[in-house]
Amino acid sequence: MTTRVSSNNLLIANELYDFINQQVLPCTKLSSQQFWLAMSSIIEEFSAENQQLLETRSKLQKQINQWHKTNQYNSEDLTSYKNFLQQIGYIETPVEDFSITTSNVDEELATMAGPQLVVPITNARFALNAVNARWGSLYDALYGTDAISESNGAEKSGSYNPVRGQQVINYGRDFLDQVIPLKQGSHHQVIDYQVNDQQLQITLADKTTTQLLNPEQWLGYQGAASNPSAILFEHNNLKFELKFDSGNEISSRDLAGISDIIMESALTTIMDCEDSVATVDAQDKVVAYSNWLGLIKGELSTQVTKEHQTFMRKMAKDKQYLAADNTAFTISGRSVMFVRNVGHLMQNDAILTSDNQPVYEGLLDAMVTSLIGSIDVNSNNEFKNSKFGSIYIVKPKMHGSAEVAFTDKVFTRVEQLLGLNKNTIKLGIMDEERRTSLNLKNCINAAKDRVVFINTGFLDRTGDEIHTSMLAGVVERKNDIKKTRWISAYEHHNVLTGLSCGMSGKGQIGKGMWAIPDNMADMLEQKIAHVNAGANTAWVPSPTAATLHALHYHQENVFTIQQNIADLNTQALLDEMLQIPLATSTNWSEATITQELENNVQGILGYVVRWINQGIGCSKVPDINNVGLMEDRATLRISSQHIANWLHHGICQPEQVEQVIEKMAKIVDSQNTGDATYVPMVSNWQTSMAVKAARALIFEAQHQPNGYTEPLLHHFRYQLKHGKS
Ligand SMILES: CC(=O)SCCNC(=O)CCNC(=O)[C@H](O)C(C)(C)COP(=O)(O)OP(=O)(O)OC[C@H]1O[C@@H](n2cnc3c(N)ncnc32)[C@H](O)[C@@H]1OP(=O)(O)O
Ligand SMILES: O=CC(=O)O
Ligand SMILES: [Mg+2]
Repeated sequence: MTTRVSSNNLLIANELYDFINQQVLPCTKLSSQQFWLAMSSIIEEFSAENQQLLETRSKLQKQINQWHKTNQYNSEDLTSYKNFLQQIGYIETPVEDFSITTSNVDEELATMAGPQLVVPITNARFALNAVNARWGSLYDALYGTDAISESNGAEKSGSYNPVRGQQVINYGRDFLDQVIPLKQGSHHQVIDYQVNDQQLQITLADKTTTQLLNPEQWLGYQGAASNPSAILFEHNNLKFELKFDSGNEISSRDLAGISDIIMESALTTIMDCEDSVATVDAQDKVVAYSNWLGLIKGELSTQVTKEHQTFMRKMAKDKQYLAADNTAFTISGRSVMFVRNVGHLMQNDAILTSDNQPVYEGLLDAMVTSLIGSIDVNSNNEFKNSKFGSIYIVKPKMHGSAEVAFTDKVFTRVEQLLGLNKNTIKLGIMDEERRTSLNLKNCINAAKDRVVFINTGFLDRTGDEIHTSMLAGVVERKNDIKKTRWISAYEHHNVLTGLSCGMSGKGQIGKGMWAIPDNMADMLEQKIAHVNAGANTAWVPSPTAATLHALHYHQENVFTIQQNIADLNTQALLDEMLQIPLATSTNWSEATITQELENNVQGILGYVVRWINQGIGCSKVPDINNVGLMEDRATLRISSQHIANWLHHGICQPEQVEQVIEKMAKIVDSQNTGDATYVPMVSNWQTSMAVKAARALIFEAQHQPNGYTEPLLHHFRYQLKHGKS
């Protein structure tokens, strides 16, 4: 039973009330009385409109379903379909051309291009790693992943393998030749780097001395000039550091004594309160908010035990160097943080209204994450997040411009109530719902004074694509949907729209997640496409992936690419985006159908069982080919909607799906035997809340609002925790 405090017509769970009063408010200028009155005002002023927006979503979905029942969708002639979507307001009339006017944006978002890391905020160990992932070891990232092949004696053996090590060193030297070429010779031949007479002097094996071809790329050093412990360079506005740790096994084998190349990696990080976490009640919300508080104050720390060593992980300090003329300078040691709030859909009983209704969680997040963010705005501590006094909030899962306008209004009011200047809160818009993609220009316009990124969340977007057009016909197999026409049009349209709204140099045009966390070789090969497409950031699942993806921003200069994208005409892409990913042939063999179901069900069970039983919101789950995939609520949305589509159109039958669930539950249980806290499904079949949740997520998927997974996930996890929903 949650105990509650009554304040300003709200019933606030004690955990939340105490956390805000005792830990947050003392760091601000607000009193408890002021804050809870403000919270009450936000809930009072915006709940009805929030509700109304959700009703519009479901009304539009009903109209679309009805249209598909009475009309044949024709991909060759979209006229009547498009007219219908315009008539019901699903496609909006585009606003006049405009440019965004967002100001006070940190350079990491506006004028720099590099990886964006996403991390579940509830996991302090990961969150600390993420904020510190501004800098990452290239050598570790290459040595420890499949970025370098294990063939020809280069295996990752237990101890250091010098054959593999040499390949890492060679890779590093190739990188140096590419980004900081020498006037003469190659970095492969260098035996010494040192500072001499205010210059970086580089000596080759034949004892000739040389310099960088572009000496201004050398920024500074640490240690003694004649024997630096680190040297700092810059290329494409990204920095990296050569490290010289003497006595280290790597440096002792290296011609120039280099022990590592430390790359500027995750320029920005999204601390995620949304799809990668399981926060169903006040207790969970307080974990999320207190980590955000710790990160904003620079005080978060956690004990980590790794390889038989225990240490405290803390936030990295800024990095100090000496410039050529021996003046000291400092550069940031940490990623600039966004916090991703939840969308408009969910309610949470961390606070109840006077008539016992759980409040909209998005309103709660807006107030609390901004309140905590305001500590950064008003402070000048060494861990300051935004040098420009901005609070960066990502708002996911908005449908169309009215919902963005609503967010903008809420943020404006939050600013007033917290005593912040207008537009202090910057908005990252996830372009991840079909109604937002089709009306992206209007969406950006609705927040043009505060928008700071548009990001293609292609995973949610795929789920929405399937759900919205559920009745149009049978969709392609899950992996084949990635090859269909709408998705490339959507990705391209996002970049062009962002550029045409003047986002270049003012904010981020972002691309989606690399969802195969262990496949770094593939990522290195494929994710350059994001840079080539004109996106100045793209999501990565881990710090290691951030370091490797940073290489792409050295390979190409995104801002030059953006300038060279001349044709900003988005009109033709709108029709392409309306190409529903329907299967061209449904003549699949039984084996193919079974394989598709097994793959989807394995992903669903592998993710849901940890979510429901252990409260883990993001997991690496093997697919049926044993490739570990990042699963979160968005990937779950795709898998569940996909099965729902095939069930609805009779490609598979409920009994068949039930059999697949039983079969895959055994496999998922066996995959988790190494986890002592894992609760198996098969041996608890009748009672397992995870099994109930997974079955509901499949068989009730078609009727979930916009195909979202969080209502059912929350329902079953809450039941498990509290014995009721
Ligand atoms: C559609 C969307 O919304 S995408 C956005 C949501 N997705 C995310 O946020 C992805 C976050 N990523 C993760 O949670 C994890 O990387 C997973 C679950 C995908 C894979 O995890 P695993 O490979 O099993 O990681 P594992 O537990 O082995 O951890 C490996 C190390 O990497 C670190 N790490 C992994 N992911 C992250 C991350 N996102 N941020 C910071 N550190 C991370 C861990 O801290 C750990 O290092 P440590 O031992 O020094 O603490
Ligand atoms: O939030 C990201 C997505 O792909 O969905
Ligand atoms: Mg998403």
